[in-house]
Amino acid sequence: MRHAHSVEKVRAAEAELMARLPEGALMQRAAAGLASVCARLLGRLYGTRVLLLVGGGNNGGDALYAGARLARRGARVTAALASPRIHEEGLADLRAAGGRVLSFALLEELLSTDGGAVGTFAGTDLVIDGLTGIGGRGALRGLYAPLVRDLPEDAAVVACDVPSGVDADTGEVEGEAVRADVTVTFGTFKPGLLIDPGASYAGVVELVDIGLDLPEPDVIAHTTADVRLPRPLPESDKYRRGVVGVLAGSSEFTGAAVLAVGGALHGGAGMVRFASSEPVVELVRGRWPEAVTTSLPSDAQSLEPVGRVQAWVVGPGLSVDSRAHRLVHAALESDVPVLVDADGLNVLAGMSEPLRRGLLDRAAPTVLTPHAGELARLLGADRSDIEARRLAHVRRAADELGATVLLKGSTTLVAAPGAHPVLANLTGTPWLATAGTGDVLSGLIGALLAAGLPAPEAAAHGAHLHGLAARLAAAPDPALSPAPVTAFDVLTSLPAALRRLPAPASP
Ligand SMILES: NC(=O)C1=CN([C@@H]2O[C@H](COP(=O)(O)OP(=O)(O)OC[C@H]3O[C@@H](n4cnc5c(N)ncnc54)[C@H](OP(=O)(O)O)[C@@H]3O)[C@@H](O)[C@H]2O)[C@@H](O)CC1
Ligand SMILES: Nc1ncnc2c1ncn2[C@@H]1O[C@H](COP(=O)(O)OP(=O)(O)O)[C@@H](O)[C@H]1O
Ligand SMILES: [K+]
Repeated sequence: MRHAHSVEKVRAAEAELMARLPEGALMQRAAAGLASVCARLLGRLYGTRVLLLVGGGNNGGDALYAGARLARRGARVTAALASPRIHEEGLADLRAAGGRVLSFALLEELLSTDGGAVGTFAGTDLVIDGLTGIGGRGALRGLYAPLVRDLPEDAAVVACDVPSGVDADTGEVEGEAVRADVTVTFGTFKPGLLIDPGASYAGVVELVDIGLDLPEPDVIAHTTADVRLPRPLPESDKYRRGVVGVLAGSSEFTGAAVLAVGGALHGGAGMVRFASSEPVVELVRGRWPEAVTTSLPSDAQSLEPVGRVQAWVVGPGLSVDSRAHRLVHAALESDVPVLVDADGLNVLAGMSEPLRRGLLDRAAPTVLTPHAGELARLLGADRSDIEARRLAHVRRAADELGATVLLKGSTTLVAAPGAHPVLANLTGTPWLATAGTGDVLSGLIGALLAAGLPAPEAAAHGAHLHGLAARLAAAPDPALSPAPVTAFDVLTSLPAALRRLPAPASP
């Protein structure tokens, strides 16, 4: 499990630890960890060319001390000083170790010439980015931005703590930021390393333990080993394993129903009940003879004919007409967990606020699974703002809507109302960005809700398996290149993803 803490919590833990340690000890721990990752990456240190990007804060200090350690082992280290104010002891240590220094004045002059610093930096094997860490705020200023633009293309880039230009708390990137191959982060992950756009700048993140004593995390990312799902027991029957009711599809959109039902079946539901209008039911029955189907007249007022379920999934391909409204109402008025997706969310977005609040004020859990566009409609917010500030928006949505909210996209986030850690999914892949994969996800999470998982876990574990299935479908052989996948490929790869989960403790 990866735990990420806000800058405020990291600073408090650092202050508490620093008070008990000799001066500079913490920075030495950080620099030693950073240098050892760099040495491992380089393999051979003697004669390799290392460029340090040094900012005016302690992040620059880490880079200087790490550079000094590499220089003492034979690397040719040059520090580019991007600020007139530099960590003095770190700079002295680098000089003492034989490192070269490109002063602020020289760098300023170099960056103002036509070719910039590109020629000077050519031949660099490794760049250590120590411009900004947890103290970075807003778009990179001064020499920082042009420096980042001029980095040598074929050098490996290791970011110190956080890629400069990425907001450690949120993953926001305003303007230029360092694209790292590896980020060496200290004490704990930072939320911005797990959430896009920041996460996509961080590369592989390596955690260096510096001995911090930390409180509850703000963001948690599960590894596959953390995903534990209920397994059928000898006394299980299809009802006890969980029955999912899927309310999906319309005359315009039939495929969504097929995919959502398939997601629920492959997600381990004991039984899937499906209800919709007759043509959709026919299609679903043809594709999934396992599903128990009910044809509902378009003016049906109740879900009673569908039978008992342990969770409802309502929305994929439902359209937003009066029938869709009735189905969303009926599901939310039930006493079992409900997942609302796609058009179900559009139905909610189209309601008056008091009506929506009343419907969502229920005793059983509710999971909403919007993408940024759907969330924008629900919150009356701007889509691009949601994409840029995913963490703030998913928290706000969970609190305002009083439901577990799974925000889809390049990093999927799950938030529950109240001050709980947000769950970030790391298995996602851009191959998932294809029509219909969201429908598979809603069926899958529905199955996990029906199996009795708490809503945030059902949503986060569903996203984890969904991403894993997409990866396996895109690249079944990791030695070969990935190929595009369809939603159906994701669906049929769910069993392979489930097989990757830890074996159950008891039969
Ligand atoms: N504390 C500890 O015990 C430990 C801390 N550790 C390390 O310290 C790091 C935190 O250090 P920090 O607090 O000095 O902040 P840091 O990230 O260097 O940034 C501040 C500098 O950046 C500048 N700056 C900011 N934004 C900017 C922008 N957009 N564009 C341009 N400049 C910008 C800002 O300039 P100013 O705003 O003052 O003009 C200032 O000069 C942490 O990430 C970890 O690496 C480890 O050694 C472990 C022990
Ligand atoms: N760039 C991306 N990287 C990773 N996953 C993505 C990306 N874009 C979309 N996804 C995932 O793909 C799925 C698309 O779902 P959705 O937008 O509901 O599509 P649809 O409605 O067509 O099924 C979601 O699980 C989402 O998280
Ligand atoms: K950095």
